[in-house]
Amino acid sequence: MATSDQEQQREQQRVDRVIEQVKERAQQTDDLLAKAHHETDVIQKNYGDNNSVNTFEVDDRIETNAELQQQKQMVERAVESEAILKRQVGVLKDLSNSPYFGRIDIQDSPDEEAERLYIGTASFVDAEQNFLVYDWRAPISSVYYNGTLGQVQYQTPAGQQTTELIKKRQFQINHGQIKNMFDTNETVGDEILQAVLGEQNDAYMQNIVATIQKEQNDIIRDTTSDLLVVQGVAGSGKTSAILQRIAFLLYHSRASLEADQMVLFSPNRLFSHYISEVLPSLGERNMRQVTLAEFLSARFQGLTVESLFERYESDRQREQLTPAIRDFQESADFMRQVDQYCHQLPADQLRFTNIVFNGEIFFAKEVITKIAAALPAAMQPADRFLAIKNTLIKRLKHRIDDEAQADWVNDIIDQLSDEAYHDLLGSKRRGDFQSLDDEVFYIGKQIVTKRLRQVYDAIYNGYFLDTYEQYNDFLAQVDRPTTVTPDQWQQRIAAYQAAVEYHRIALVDCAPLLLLRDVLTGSGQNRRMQYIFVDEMQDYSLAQLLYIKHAFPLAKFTLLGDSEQALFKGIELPQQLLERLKDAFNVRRANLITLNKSYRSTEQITNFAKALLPDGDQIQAFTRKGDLPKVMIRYGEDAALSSLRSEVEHQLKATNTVAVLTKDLAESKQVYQYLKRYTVTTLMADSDRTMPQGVIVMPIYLAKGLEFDAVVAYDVSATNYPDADSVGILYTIASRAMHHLTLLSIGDVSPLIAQLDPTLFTIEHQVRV
Ligand SMILES: Nc1ncnc2c1ncn2[C@@H]1O[C@H](COP(=O)(O)OP(=O)(O)OP(=O)(O)O)[C@@H](O)[C@H]1O
Repeated sequence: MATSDQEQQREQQRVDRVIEQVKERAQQTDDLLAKAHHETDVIQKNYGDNNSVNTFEVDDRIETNAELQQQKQMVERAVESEAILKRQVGVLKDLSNSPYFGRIDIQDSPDEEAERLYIGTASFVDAEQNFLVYDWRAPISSVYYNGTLGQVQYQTPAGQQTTELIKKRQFQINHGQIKNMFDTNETVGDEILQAVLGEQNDAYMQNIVATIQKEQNDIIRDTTSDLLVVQGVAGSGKTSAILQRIAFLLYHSRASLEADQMVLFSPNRLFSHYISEVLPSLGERNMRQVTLAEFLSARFQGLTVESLFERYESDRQREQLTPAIRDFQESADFMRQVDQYCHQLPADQLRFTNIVFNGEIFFAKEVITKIAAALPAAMQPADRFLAIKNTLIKRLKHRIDDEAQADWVNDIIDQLSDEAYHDLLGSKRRGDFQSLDDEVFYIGKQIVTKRLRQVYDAIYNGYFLDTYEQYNDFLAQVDRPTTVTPDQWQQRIAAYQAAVEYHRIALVDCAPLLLLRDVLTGSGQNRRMQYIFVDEMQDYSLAQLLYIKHAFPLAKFTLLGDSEQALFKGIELPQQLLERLKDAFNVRRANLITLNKSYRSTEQITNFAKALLPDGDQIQAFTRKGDLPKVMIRYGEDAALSSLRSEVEHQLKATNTVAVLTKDLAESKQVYQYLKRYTVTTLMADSDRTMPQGVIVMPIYLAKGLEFDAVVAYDVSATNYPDADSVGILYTIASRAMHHLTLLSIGDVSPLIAQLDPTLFTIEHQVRV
């Protein structure tokens, strides 16, 4: 409901007053920052000077070390306080542009006066401790997002509270001026959302705190679920919701949760960059981000891990695994079998390998097998492994003691300079020893220990277990489903062996192999992480998700995805998926939230995209008007490329970025080779972290999670998208577009488009001569 001019004037006066105070505070904080910066400089300089003191004399060095430690901590503290002030300056700067976006009037009881609360991206408290602005994450602010007028409840640390919501008002304030102002009973009325969405562009994702919708708010404020699954249609705000959720959790658990205790598994590196500004714009630090490929590669050092994209490309060339094998290896049952195998594995079947030093066997695998065999059979695998490690380290120490008096060691000692001798003494002093012999023995041990460091590392890191062979043994004895024939399985094992020979590993083997290694060696788990978020979860196998769960055993999980955008496999119903995940994750509190409204694209684009899907009816378009998608049919590649060029040039006049999306890399390269002759064009690669403006060309899997002002889908022909198997890809391409969508086909258009209601798009045929 529009408000009166007089009312708007009154609100504007309040905005002016608040901004004045915010600016004053910003000035004070700026001064504090300058002071803090100066202090950091002084401490750092001091630290630098001390760091270069002459540390030759041992006694001096010990003292200097303690002092340096203290100074290092001082530097760290100074840098941290400076960073906090910097963040405050940033927050105040944002508040001085737009101090708030909402107002609620509440009345706790009829005989009390109503309170008027203003809600913004951060709290602002004046010198008399009055809250001029409430943080959007404060308990009372949930009323703004959830409540309709009347009696409302909200959660506080002291329990549930009830109040009467009398008014809800929304503002759009820019550069200190109220642009729009509405009273509403809804979550956030369409008017403001319309305005916000119309202005959006694709350089960086923006925070959505001013316009969070009710279902999104449920995702953001869920603090109880161990497993929160969000199934949301393309553009429904899943990614936005996780980012605001992270900001919310940081606020909610300020004392016990740090940003780096949360990990977001993101679909690609471009995406990481695209979302990188959201949390800082809310005054928070970013969480950790990793792609699945990065996560796996870090755990398989020395091997090249097949990426999802490589697998997608090789699948396209029909080199794929038998579907039955893939289903089996990606299942929860396969992971369960790995776990069971590890727990039942007798010591004599552990695949040990020699520890080699300087080309010679240092500890033979037979010796290690004997050590293992001597341990109680009922020991847990991890305990057994630790016991073996400890025995080996003990034996290594004996070897060091024996070797410490060898001639080669004495020769080295004789030739040591004073400085090197002191270095070897470390924290010991000469008077600490009872005799010179003891001292020389000590120095001898230091020399041998250094020499044998590699052996120690090999033991410490558990390199004496050949996990690749062990996994091979596991594969040989696994209980296969009847859908996989013995021959097929033999071939699969052979393919695994051949890959390892060439230092490569297929994606299907990664999660089970890592689980096997972790369970047998008691390693690989990170207990510090509190929250894990997986975006685009439909591209993960259940086995991979289970491994991630194993790797972060104490974390709560938020999995977000859209089964319709499955590029790599068939579509699955959300409820089915939840049941499967709940079972596999074995959690007490699981929650499923579905988002059906799409905010990214114009109504015309969403209606077109949803019609592609067999069950797209549930998707609701947001009412933002635009042009109908345009289908262009050309005969022959030359005609298609030349039309692509004119289309791209035409689009560039109105928008900053035009993304040409193709089905695979080969097509992207071809388009790029052509377009770059006429216009500045960038071919995006898996390794790219930033996105330039202008024309960008990429295969669809690199555009996951991203959005563009204008999208041109290249070659949506019947040859490229022949049947229902390609629906997910076509839908994902179409749903990347915010304002304009063009689909170019070489020859007959895909039946997936041809069968659509013709009023959903315009069509432009090349006239055949
Ligand atoms: N409540 C909201 N207010 C304003 N903008 C919103 C809101 N929800 C979503 N959006 C906008 O809609 C677009 C799509 O959001 P987002 O990328 O989070 O969706 P998604 O569900 O992750 O999409 P996809 O699965 O297609 O990658 C973004 O530009 C986002 O800013």
